[in-house]
Amino acid sequence: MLVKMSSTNSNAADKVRRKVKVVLGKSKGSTDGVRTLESKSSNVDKAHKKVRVAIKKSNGSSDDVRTLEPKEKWSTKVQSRGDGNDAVSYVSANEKSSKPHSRGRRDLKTRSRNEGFEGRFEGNNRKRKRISADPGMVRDQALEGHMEKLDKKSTSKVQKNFGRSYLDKGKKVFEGKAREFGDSRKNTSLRASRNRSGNDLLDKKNWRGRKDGAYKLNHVKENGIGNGASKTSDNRKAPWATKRHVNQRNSAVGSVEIPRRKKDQAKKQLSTDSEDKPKKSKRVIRIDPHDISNKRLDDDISNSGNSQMKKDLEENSGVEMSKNAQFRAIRPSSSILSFVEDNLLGRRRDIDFRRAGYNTELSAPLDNIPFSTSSERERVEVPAFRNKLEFFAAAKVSSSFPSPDLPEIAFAGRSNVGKSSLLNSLTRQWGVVRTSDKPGLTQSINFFKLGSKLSLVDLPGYGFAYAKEEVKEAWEELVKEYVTTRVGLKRVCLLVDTKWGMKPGDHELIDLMERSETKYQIVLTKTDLVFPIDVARRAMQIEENLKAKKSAVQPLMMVSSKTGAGIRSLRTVLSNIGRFVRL
Ligand SMILES: Nc1nc2c(ncn2[C@@H]2O[C@H](COP(=O)(O)OP(=O)(O)OP(=O)(O)O)[C@@H](O)[C@H]2O)c(=O)[nH]1
Ligand SMILES: [Mg+2]
Repeated sequence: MLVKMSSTNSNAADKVRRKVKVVLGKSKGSTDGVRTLESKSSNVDKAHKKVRVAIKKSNGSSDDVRTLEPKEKWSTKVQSRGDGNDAVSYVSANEKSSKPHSRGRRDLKTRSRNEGFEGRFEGNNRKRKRISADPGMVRDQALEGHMEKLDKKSTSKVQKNFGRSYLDKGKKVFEGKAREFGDSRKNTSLRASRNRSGNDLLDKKNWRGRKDGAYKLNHVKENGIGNGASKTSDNRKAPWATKRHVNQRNSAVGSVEIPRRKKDQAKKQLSTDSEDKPKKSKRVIRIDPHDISNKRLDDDISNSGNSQMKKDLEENSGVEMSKNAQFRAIRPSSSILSFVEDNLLGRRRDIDFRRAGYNTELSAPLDNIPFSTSSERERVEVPAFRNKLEFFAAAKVSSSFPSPDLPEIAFAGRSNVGKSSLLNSLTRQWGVVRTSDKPGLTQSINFFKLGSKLSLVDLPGYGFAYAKEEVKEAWEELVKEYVTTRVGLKRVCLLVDTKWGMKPGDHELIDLMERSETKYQIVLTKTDLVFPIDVARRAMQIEENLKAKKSAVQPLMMVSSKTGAGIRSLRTVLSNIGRFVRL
């Protein structure tokens, strides 16, 4: 705080006859600085401005009066005496500057303690320093020469306290000062402070502040953070104003809503940027013209125009269709489609079964409703299959075959196709025939009696199996011998996995049976694992292949031992064999 005082009474003051700039202040940290200063200036007024100006000489004599040389730098010290007369003393800067460590912060602190008001300068400067400080720049400058120590402390403090609230607080202090004293006084105070001995530090700080401001201004301009800094005319304000501006911008990014115009601009910018970048190639979904797997059953998939178009496409393209494409190009007949739908063949949801009135908690719920485990056999609609299923013979060689007393129905097919499972599900006697998910479990021809009128034969599978090659060959030879030579064999159910269709082993067996005139009927198994449309396609495909086969019995059957779909139909077909066979 600055007070202009005129000394009138004392001789020294008369001689000097000049306006004295007195710096009044208080130790840092005081909040009532203004009030205190006012009271002090009123004390001065009450004493009719009887101010004794004592110019201290280096020998400490207070009586000597020195003419104030304009060249000399002076600062003023006011001492409150308690009797209403404050003493204002002028202190030569030369004297102070002669003190050791006069430029150090510690020294300033000491002086602020010892000399009271002068501490205010130090405190104010520090505050201004804080306000204008940029952590990064302070850190850089901290490396410079003799300011290193000071800057290290300052940097750490600034870094700790750096933040918007801190800057706001600094701004308040700064503005408060400006309001209180006005710009002229402020400049005077700055001049006075510069004149003080040992206050090169302040100059340094101010210079540095200006330098920071200029640097920051350039930095902001270069980085395009904002134009606010460029409006600042006072360089000393620049760092503070810029910092505040930057701080506001930064905080705006995180919390404050960005104005719509700016948002739009940002969007435009983004869009132009994205134009420059190479565009991502769009994911192209190639649609197989022959693939109608996604079509529902009730779609007009047997549309002749559509199939004609596909045929033309195939002919024109001259490319042979893959087996998969050929399969997907199959148009099932309406009778097959309706059979599939009526028997709920194919992959279905439980909800579909429940809607149709089946109890999904039961095993093979589609076989018959409502079957309980205890009275399953009594409820089988075909009397032949109500009989108990009994194992009575196993053969690994043809010589071990039992005598053909009963008409036989054999179940042949590749390994793991579900032969043994089908036997169980047909008789609803789970566990009589052993099953496994490991291909090759059944390694011999197993004979089962179903009552006194029918015999069911479980054949070993062919194709892939967990067995030695020679063993597998032996099975295949045995099966071939059985189907071609067995007397009493009335029907071979050739099981084909719906998903995979017929394989070379199947065709080989068919050829054998054709030659031996053994009646065989194709049974598609595991229909629950494929979509209904694919069940129909597979049935259609196999029927087409077997059209020319004489020993093949129509119709082709479709079953699922798991859901029980198609089992009742197969039972009915097979029971007819026993009925019409004369033993
Ligand atoms: N999802 C489903 N799985 C089935 C069906 N039928 C059989 N399986 C399973 O297929 C696997 C093979 O069944 P098996 O009855 O042992 O097949 P297999 O033809 O007798 O096999 P081999 O005796 O090795 O020739 C087992 O894990 C059965 O649970 C069916 O209709 N649907
Ligand atoms: Mg088996």
